[in-house]
Amino acid sequence: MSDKLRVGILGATGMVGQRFIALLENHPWFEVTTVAASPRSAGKTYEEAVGNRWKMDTPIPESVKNLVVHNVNEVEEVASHVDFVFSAVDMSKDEIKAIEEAYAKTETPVVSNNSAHRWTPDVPMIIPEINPEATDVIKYQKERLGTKRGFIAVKPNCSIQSYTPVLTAWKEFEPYEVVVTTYQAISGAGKNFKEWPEMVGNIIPFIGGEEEKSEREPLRVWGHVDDEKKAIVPLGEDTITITSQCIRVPVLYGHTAAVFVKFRKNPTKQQLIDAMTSFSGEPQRLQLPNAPKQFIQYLEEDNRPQVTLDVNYENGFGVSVGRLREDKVYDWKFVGLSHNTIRGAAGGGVLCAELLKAKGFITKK
Ligand SMILES: N[C@@H](CC=O)C(=O)O
Repeated sequence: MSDKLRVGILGATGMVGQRFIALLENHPWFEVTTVAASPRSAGKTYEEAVGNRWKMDTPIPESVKNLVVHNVNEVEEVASHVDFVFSAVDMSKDEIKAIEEAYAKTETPVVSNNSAHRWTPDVPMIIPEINPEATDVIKYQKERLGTKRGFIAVKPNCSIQSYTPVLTAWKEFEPYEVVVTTYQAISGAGKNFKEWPEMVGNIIPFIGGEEEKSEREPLRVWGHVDDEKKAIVPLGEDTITITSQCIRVPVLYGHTAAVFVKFRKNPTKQQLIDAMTSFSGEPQRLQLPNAPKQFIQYLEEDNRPQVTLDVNYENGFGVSVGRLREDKVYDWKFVGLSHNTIRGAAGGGVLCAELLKAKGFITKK
């Protein structure tokens, strides 16, 4: 019998579910043993259920294609086969909240890509390099849920990953006002060009709920665990304010962000570059399987980062930055790029689970 932890994928047939399955092929610690999706997919093999909607560059892993899909609503049954689950279910926010809690209450840790629990006060929202200590709130969540090993952890929205790590690396220079415009790939909406032909040669200046997430979620990532409140308290807007516009662009993978920043201190360009390129955290220290060796790269060429050249930097787990220059209204401006379905979605979830395993929160049942 394998020593690997048995993993279930909830919402296994969707784009993020597929990405989880592709990323976990040959994972040294985790093995996908159970796939679950909506009742209409239940009872089919995974290959039949996905049909011609498989969107990854690599084929469906042999170890997964013949797994019989479970009904995701049969919580006890699915949970009985796994040590923990990744959640990418596609339901209403209230349904997601309820089903993720139901899994946690079966003593099954849930690592979620969904936004439903991102503001639940005792649920950690983790970017492993930035706030690994957010796991300290899990004990309070378990107290509330009445569990011993079951809990929910989430990762933040894909849109914030191209600039939040950079602003974190610059913390010592005290950034306090940020204007960001994101240029978001269509895969962020779970679609490709065949499914969304209107996006060919087009731009849509609206992504529902995205600007609020882009402005608020970094503050929760930068928050702290308050032991009296048994909750994560977000950083206040008096420390840093972010305003954003989020735009859908005709790109398949890769969210780009154009960012303007004001600082309380007065960094030089070289100090900003050094702070970015030397920035690392627990994933690097613990040598987690998917930790990028260098989290943030700085590209000197004026025409970088480019989606086609740079989106797969560090296997899609790294952030590429370029065009750092002084600004006449703000202090500095730059362009950041990250892979929205790897670092920004399933990959961010896998790295989070690796951190949780390394810290002893996810174990064999
Ligand atoms: N909501 C985002 C996806 C991020 O998780 C998008 O639409 O691009």
